[in-house]
Amino acid sequence: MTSPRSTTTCTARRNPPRRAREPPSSSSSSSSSTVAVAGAAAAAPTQIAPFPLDDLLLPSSSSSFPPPQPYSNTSDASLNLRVFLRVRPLDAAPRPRRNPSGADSKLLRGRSAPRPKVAKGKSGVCLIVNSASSVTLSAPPPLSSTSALLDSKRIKSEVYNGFSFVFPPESRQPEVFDRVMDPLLVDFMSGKSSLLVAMGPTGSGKTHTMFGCPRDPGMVPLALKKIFSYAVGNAARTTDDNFPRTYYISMFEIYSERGKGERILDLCPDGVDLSIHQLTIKGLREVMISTLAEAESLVACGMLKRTTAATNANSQSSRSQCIINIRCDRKSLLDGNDLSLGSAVLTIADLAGAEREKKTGNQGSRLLESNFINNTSMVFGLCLRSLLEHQKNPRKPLQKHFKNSLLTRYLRDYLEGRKRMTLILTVKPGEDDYLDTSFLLRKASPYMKIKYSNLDDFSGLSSQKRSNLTLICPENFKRRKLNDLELAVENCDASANEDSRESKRVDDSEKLQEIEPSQVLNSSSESLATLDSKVGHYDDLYAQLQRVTRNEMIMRNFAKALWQVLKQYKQKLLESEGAIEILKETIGKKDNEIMELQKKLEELSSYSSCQMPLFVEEFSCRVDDQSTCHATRPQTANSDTADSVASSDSRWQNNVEPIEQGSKNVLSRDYGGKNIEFGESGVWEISCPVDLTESANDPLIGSEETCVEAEGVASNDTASDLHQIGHKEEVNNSNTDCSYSLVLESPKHPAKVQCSERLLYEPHGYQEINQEHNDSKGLKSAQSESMCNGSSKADDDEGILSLSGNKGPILANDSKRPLGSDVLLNEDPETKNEFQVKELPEREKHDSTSKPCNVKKSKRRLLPASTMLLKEFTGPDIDTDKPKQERPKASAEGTGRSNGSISLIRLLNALPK
Ligand SMILES: Nc1ncnc2c1ncn2[C@@H]1O[C@H](COP(=O)(O)OP(=O)(O)OP(=O)(O)O)[C@@H](O)[C@H]1O
Repeated sequence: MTSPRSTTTCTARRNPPRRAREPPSSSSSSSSSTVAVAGAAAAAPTQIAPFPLDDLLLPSSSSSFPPPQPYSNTSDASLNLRVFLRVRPLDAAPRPRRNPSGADSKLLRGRSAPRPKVAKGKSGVCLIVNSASSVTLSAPPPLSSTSALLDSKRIKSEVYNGFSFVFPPESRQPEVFDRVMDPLLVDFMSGKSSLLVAMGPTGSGKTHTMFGCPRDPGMVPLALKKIFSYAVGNAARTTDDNFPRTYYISMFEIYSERGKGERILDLCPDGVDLSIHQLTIKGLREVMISTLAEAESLVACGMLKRTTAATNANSQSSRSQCIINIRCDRKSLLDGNDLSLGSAVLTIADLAGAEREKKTGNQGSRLLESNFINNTSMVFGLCLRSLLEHQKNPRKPLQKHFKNSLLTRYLRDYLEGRKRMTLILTVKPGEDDYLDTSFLLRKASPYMKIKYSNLDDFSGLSSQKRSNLTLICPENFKRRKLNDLELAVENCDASANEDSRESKRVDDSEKLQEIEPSQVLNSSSESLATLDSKVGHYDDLYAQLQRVTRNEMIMRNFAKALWQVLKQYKQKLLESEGAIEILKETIGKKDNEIMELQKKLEELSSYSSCQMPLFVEEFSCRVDDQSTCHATRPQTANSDTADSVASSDSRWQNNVEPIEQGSKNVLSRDYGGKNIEFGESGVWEISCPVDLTESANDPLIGSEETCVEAEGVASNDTASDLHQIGHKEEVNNSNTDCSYSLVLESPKHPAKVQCSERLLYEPHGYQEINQEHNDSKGLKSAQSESMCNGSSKADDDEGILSLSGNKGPILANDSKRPLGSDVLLNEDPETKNEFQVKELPEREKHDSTSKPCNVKKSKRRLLPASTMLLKEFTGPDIDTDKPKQERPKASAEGTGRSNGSISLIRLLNALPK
């Protein structure tokens, strides 16, 4: 039985349709069966030609293995890819009534879908079988005259020739088996691997052809039946060779669940989801089968597990690409050793049919499955097309379309022409199926031109063997043993010992003598297969090496960049460390300076610890009968100096008169017609020229007394350490307050001590104050030189301000400077109302007999002028040094002014004008 000669021609004819080309002449002589092609096919293309099915049907060949008639025995057909075409009966696939969309349709896995009722379709067909290798596809007639006019230029009929065989609708499964599967089985049993793929639109009968049903088994069950019947027959006939065979079956499907990429599911019982890694499927179970019942049961389980669902086009549509592998492992019993002679794998792929959304009515998840199915079919076709174009024009590279789907990755060897494959196309002949059928025939018919001229059957075997190695579980893999001949070849290549080589040659020759020529041939083919496997392995290693090299380059570049960054950071770190060192040195120097200063301070502190306290104990001030305010110095002032200064200060000249009371200099000042005489003590009285007589109206609304001792002034500072650097008497622009203060400073310390009193007046009161100031305009300065002792000089240099209480001179500096040294009251050139007290420069030793240590240290606060005045008026009973909280609260009318000020004002008001 030979297949018809392939004439891979596909012609498209325009209206009016011409007569389809006669099938090739070889078809008439190709088979023992007579294919009576309807000669009127062209004349009546819409009718299916009567097909003498009985002639095509072979005698029941499944019961006994037919004589080997592999495709390789044929001359021309063996060179080309065999493409069969099977036409499904028109009414074989009734369609469901309702639309099983993704929402309401149920994914059927492990269940049989409800069989829809038979729907009576149109009687028209679009495909007729011309011959055993030719069909004519005719477009259905237009539905309306308009569309008929539009479609007048359309292709009306197409003739497709060159199929290996065309199975008409009436063809039965055994016939298909005999023509398609049987030759593959022959090759398989002789140790060659092959692939059978069913392609076609949905519902065209792919699954029916491959698996069939219990009443009408398909290719797989028939193949298994034949395999085991052959094995049983051989066993009954006392095995004709020494290569008992062991069969294994593995099944899996590639599916896509809700469009989440492709997945692989092992269809064997207890099979789980698998993963593909570097073109190999990991963990795929391979079940050894020893009987037909086991094999059928296993396949049935797999089919129940397969993903199916109902669509408009098929009530039990396959939603996955199903692949079943039947592996035959041959073993040699030579010398009693259980030696494997290699394996052949028969792979059967039932692809999910291409779908059109309009026809299937799929929605939701069904639609996503359709996309996956169509995509896989497209990639599969692209691979074959690329192979064809590459064969036509070798300069065209073979595209790597196989990478785009798991199915094509798995079948790469077949799709790149290294292994032989067989296609069986299934189509539906109905008019409604015209588009699907036309699409399939147009796409797939060119595949017939794919040639296997360079096909090496043994390499194919070895490649399949390599693939099998990846399929088999590790435990199965361990069972495999190296062939003796392979070991011998390897040892021959590797051994340098001639003696051992000779001995091995003797052994090999002995073995070869024992082995029959067919066995030797098979063994040699196994060796070549092993070598081919190694070459493939080296290819993989080379690819891995390239990847590793590229990764190494990337890591090197990354390391270089990282090194540069680290170097920069190191440099910055060094710079920072240098800066830190410099700062440390600077800090050390500063610390030393601080230490030296502290030492000096300690020395000074220890030196001045026994000196007199700094400030005046009390401010002596009294008002005499003439209501004159006097300020006195305990020592006799230099009248010359006083005169000279007073002459430059018209105000003091006019209003302040030094009063000679014995040895005392008394300074009086007129406050609004009242003379206030400052007492005996050495006092620098600086008062605000406020018209206190007008205070009956009580313009004074408040006062603030402040006496701040700055931190830098130590309690043991002596007067010689302090300078009065200013006395301020000022009226600010708001004309509502008047303040005056004494400002002292020590040359040793930058801090200042300031005592001040601030009086706040109402605007009414200010008017008079302002007037008073206007009257006193021109007052420049006053010098109390007249109140100082004669040793002082009226110099503008710095001096020491000494203040004394009413108990006499209590303040002495270095005991050489006279108390109450010369000071100069100068008007600040910028602020006319501001007076400065400057000490005369001469620092004469004070030879006073005063004993500073006798002075109490408790009263160091410089008393405000008002308090001092009040003290003078009221006597020592008023203790202004009491803490504020101990003092009686100010009266309601005081509104916050100090007790001293209020009392003073009251007192002054009580004075007779
Ligand atoms: N040659 C045939 N003879 C009788 N019945 C057939 C034939 N081909 C197909 N059928 C019937 O048509 C229906 C659909 O067939 P099948 O399921 O095999 O199509 P399919 O191509 O596998 O579809 P899908 O790709 O959707 O899985 C089935 O009920 C099947 O029994």
